[in-house]
This record gives sequence, structure tokens and C-alpha cells, in this order.
Amino acid sequence: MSVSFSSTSFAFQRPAHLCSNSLTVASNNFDSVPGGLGRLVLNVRSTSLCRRFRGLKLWVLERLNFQFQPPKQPKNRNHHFKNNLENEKGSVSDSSSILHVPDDKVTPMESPSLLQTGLSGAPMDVSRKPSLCIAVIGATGELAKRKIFPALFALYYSGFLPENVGIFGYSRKDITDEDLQSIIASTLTCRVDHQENCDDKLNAFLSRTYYINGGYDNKYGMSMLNARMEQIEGGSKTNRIFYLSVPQEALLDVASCLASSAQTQKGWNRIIFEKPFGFDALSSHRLTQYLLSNFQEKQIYRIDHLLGRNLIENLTVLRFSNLVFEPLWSRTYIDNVQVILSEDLAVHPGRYFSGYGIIRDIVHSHVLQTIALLAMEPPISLDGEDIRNEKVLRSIRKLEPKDVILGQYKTSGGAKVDACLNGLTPTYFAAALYIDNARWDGVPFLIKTGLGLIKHQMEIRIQFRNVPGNVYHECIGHNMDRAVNELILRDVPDEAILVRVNNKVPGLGLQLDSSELNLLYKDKYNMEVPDSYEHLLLDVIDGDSHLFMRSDELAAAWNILTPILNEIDKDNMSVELYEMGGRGPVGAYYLWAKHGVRWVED
Ligand SMILES: NC(=O)C1=CN([C@@H]2O[C@H](COP(=O)(O)OP(=O)(O)OC[C@H]3O[C@@H](n4cnc5c(N)ncnc54)[C@H](OP(=O)(O)O)[C@@H]3O)[C@@H](O)[C@H]2O)C=CC1
Ligand SMILES: O=C1O[C@H](COP(=O)(O)O)[C@@H](O)[C@H](O)[C@H]1O
Repeated sequence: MSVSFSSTSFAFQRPAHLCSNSLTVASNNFDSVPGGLGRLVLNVRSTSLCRRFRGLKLWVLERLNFQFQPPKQPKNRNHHFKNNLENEKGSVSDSSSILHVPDDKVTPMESPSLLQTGLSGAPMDVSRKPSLCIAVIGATGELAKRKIFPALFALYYSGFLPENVGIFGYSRKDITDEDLQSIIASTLTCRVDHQENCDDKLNAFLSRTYYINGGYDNKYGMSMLNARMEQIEGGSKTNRIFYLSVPQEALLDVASCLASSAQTQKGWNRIIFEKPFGFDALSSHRLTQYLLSNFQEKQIYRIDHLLGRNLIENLTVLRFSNLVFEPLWSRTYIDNVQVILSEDLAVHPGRYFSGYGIIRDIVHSHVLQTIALLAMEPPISLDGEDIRNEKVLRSIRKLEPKDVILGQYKTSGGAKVDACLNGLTPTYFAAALYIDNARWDGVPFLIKTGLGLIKHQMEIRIQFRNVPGNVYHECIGHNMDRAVNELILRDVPDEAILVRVNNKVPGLGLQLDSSELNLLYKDKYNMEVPDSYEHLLLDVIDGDSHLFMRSDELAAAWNILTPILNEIDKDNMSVELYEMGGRGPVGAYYLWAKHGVRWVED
């Protein structure tokens, strides 16, 4: 059994063990299995552990379909099962049908000749029709090759996708199923921590991968995709995910053709959209209106892969599951918050960055979502909508030029603008941002993000106020700043959670030191960290939307940035050139000082 509860920890390893073991104890009534699968799953709403089980349901239910009849009217359905059973109005449904038993289900007992051995070593029926199909539109593109297919395979390998999942690639290139399979194969690897049956799993995954040449008429192309999916689904009730990984110019056409010609009527359809989410408030609004005229909000998943990091989930886990943090989470105890996301690399040629710049690329979704999740009000549950309802984007004050520093890295040739950049497109952004609500009034949220900087760094620092009337002030010395408590959530370099505290230096006398309590992930957890695309794809499969921007969040985020974007358009903002590989514009240091914060550089 790989789910172990001890007094201090709970560990989760491979789902295969969990599920195969669970099958021996689960009954066909999920609500009434004490201590068994039913209890683990049904406690999802109330424990953070259970977040780790999202995605398992597909795996488990795939297997349950062989052996159990699901309850006709489950009572007390938890978040997951609610999602699974609810139906939406109209033909386009977002209700997962994974609890249903396919009408044409063939049990292993009935058809022994169809048996093969699955991941868990248990028999599986490979002829069974898929309960989930995933189509990657833009399958021959860079993102699909580099990230999406590898993430899908990793999920498949680890048992988070149904064995009989259907994977479809779509683009305009005239290639075959085999061509796509060999393109994908060239980027697939098995995880270093479990390489069992790797070749078998690779082959199984590739054998479920099909290519559709959509040609230059997406309407026709999408109906071909639909026909191919139906053929593979064989009339069974199957849910579909469409990952739109196409250039922005193609997005509207692809989305509308997909909406009218490729959605299933027999299960739910979810659509993943890649960044950028519009160019400005107006274009984004138009795009949103267009999407909402084709899809329901709950079908839309706007993906920003940087939000799939542990760091982001830890923002809420640390706060809401630790009494030592939650009561401190306000202006009463927090002095300032720093969000740092720096890259040491320059812009990747060919990316949409040029012309868009760092504000649209990184600040609009990643940085503002990070702040929104950090500063949110307590949600009533971990349900995606409950979390999205509590993000405070609409309370964030619009940015003013006086609180923003922009920069662009110099080329190696001196002060000339990089050929990859369109004019003075900012590659660096620093700002002091305020949230006008009771919790955060007056607390500066300092942002620093840029390309071509001294190091790759991604961290959030929460600095607490000085201890009022600190009786140790004489032992600390004049620089009280050095004695502030800090909570640091670091993703790069070396994922870690650190808490800076004051302690006594050993020896006689009373000298204080500021030290870091250090939870270094690689020391504590000896495992390969899944890529953030895996995390987010699993969220889409589970219908968990909390890390994806809803349309109203998108609009609120543009609202915060529009005054700056307008000033840039009018050439009213200066863009400071900085050395590639340096610390960025010096103006940022003055900005922190103006907001009463000493920037921590290490
Ligand atoms: N690459 C990255 O790291 C990131 C990318 N993104 C976003 O992801 C999306 C894809 O990026 P990327 O893979 O780099 O882009 P590419 O240009 O490498 O690939 C685009 C894909 O879309 C297909 N395509 C282009 N036009 C159409 C069309 N009219 N109808 C159907 N398919 C079409 C292309 O194939 P064909 O020409 O044969 O049709 C190709 O498969 C973009 O929106 C980008 O902004 C976001 C974050 C990071
Ligand atoms: O989404 C983006 O992320 C990358 C950084 O991603 P990483 O996984 O390589 O850390 C960033 O370079 C790019 O500009 C942005 O669009």
C-alpha cells in the first residue's frame, strides 16, 4: 500500500499500488467504505492530502468499471464525484462521465482472450474504448513536442491517464500517424525514479496516438478530427480535451471550427488555451467574448505553465494548513511581499515575446496570479470556483508609472536594441503594487521580473514586521531590518521553503543571529518532480480550475496593467537599458527604497 498515514507524514507514491490495493477493499458504495477507497476520496474537500488524489479517479474508475457497479445515486458526493455526475444543459457537457459503466463494457471474465497485463500487473482489456480522448491542435509545433506530449506520456506512464486513452495530434502538415509517433517518440523519456516497463508503456502510448492533417480549412479539418475520434471511441461515452497550441493568428478560426465540428455530444469537452491571452484589455475582451460565444466558461482552461509549480500550491497550503502562518497573513504582521522571477537567458528567437514584452508575457498572468493566490481571502473549499472567487485581483490598485521601472537588456554589441525585440519592448519590469482591501491596505507587493539577468531565480519572500518593543533590540544592533522574520518560498534555484528567525549564537553572552530554517525539497523528497504541464493537464482532466484564469480574472488583470501599457504606447515611459547578465536597472533599487523596503540580494 503506498498511501501511508503516520503521526507526522503522509506519503503518496505510485497510484498503481494505491489503486490495486484499494480495489481489494472498496465496495460498490463509495460512501460506506470505512477506511477504504471511499473514505480516502470522499474526504477530499477537507484535507489537503487529497489534492494529490486528483487524477487518480480516472485510473481507479477505469478499473472499477471491470469489477463494480457504481452506485446509482451516490449520496454525499464529494467535489470530484459531483463533477463526474453533473450534467449541463445543452449538448455540450462539462460533466465527467467517468463514473458511468460503458454500455458495451466487456468484463475480463466475459472475454478472457482480450486480456493483457496493465501497469499494475492486473489484467486489462486493451480493446475497451477510451473514456478520455485528448487532441493536441498544433501537434507538430515546438510546445507540443517539447512539453505537451512528454507531459501526456508522463501522466500515462504514471497511471494518471486511462490505459485506453486516445491521443490525437492535429496540424496542417501532411504526415501520417507513424510520422507523428516518431516525432513524439524522439522526445519521450521515462522518469528516472521508475523505469519499469518503459518500452512497453512508450509503445502502448504511441499505439494510441493518431494524426489528423487538418489541411487549410479548419472546418473540414475539425470534422475529420471528430470522425477519427468517433471511430476510435467506437460509440462509447467519451470525454474530450482539446489543447490549442497554435499561433495566435490561428486561434479564433481553430476555436470556432472546433466548437462547431469537433465536440462530443456524449461526454464533456474541455478546451485548453495557451498564452498570450490577448494583447491588451480590448483585444482580450474581444477574444473572451468570442470564446464565450463558442464555449461555456467552465469548459475554458487558460494555461500558464508557471502556475503549475509546487511553489504556487504551497502559497495556499502553507497558509491554510498551518496555524503558525494563517493568523499572521495580513497587514497587521506582514510588512511587504516580494515576487521575483528572473531569467538569465535572452528572448528565445521566434517566440511571440517580441512586441508583447514582459508585462504581457509574465506579469499579466504569472505574477498577478501569484499575488492573487497569495493575497486571497480564505476560500470555503478547495473547489476551483471557490478559490477563483476569493482571488483579490479586482482589489489591486491600477499601476501608476511612478511605481514602475522598465528595462531592456543590451545586446552584446552595446546599447543597440536586440534584433529579437521590437523596439523598446521591455524585458524587465519592477513595480510596487498595492491591494486596496482591509487585509492588505498599505502593504507593498514588490515585483521584479526580467530576462537576461544575473541568475535564474523564482521566489516569493514575505517579510514580517519588526517585533513591537523588541526587548532584544540591543542585541540585534542598529539594523533592525536584518532581524525581520521572513517566509521564503523558492522554486529556482533549488526548491525550498525557508523561514528566517532570530536565534541565540552559542556561547557566553547574548548575541543574536538571523538564521534560516531550511526545508530543501531535494534533501527531503527523493523524487523526480513532475513537470508543471503534467500538474496542469491533470487539473484539466479533473476539472480543477483553480490555477487557470477565469474570464473575469483576465479582465481584472488587464485593468491593473492598462495604465502602464497606455503610457508605453504613448512613449511616456522610459525603458532603461541594462547589461546582459547584470542585476537590471538601478531604478528598481530606488523604487524599493521609496516604498520602504530593502531589497534582498544574495
Ligand atoms: N513554445 C513555448 O514555449 C510556448 C508557447 N506558447 C504558446 O503556445 C502556442 C504554440 O506555440 P509553439 O508550439 O511554440 O508554436 P509553433 O509555431 O512551433 O507551432 C504551432 C503549431 O500550430 C500549427 N498551426 C499553425 N497554424 C495553424 C492553423 N491555422 N490551423 C491549425 N494548426 C495550425 C502548426 O503546424 P502547421 O503549420 O503544420 O499547421 C504547429 O503544429 C502559441 O500560442 C504560443 O504563444 C506559450 C508559452 C510557451
Ligand atoms: O511562459 C513562459 O515561461 C518561460 C519560462 O518557462 P520555464 O519552464 O523554461 O522556466 C519564459 O521564458 C517565457 O517567456 C514565458 O512565456
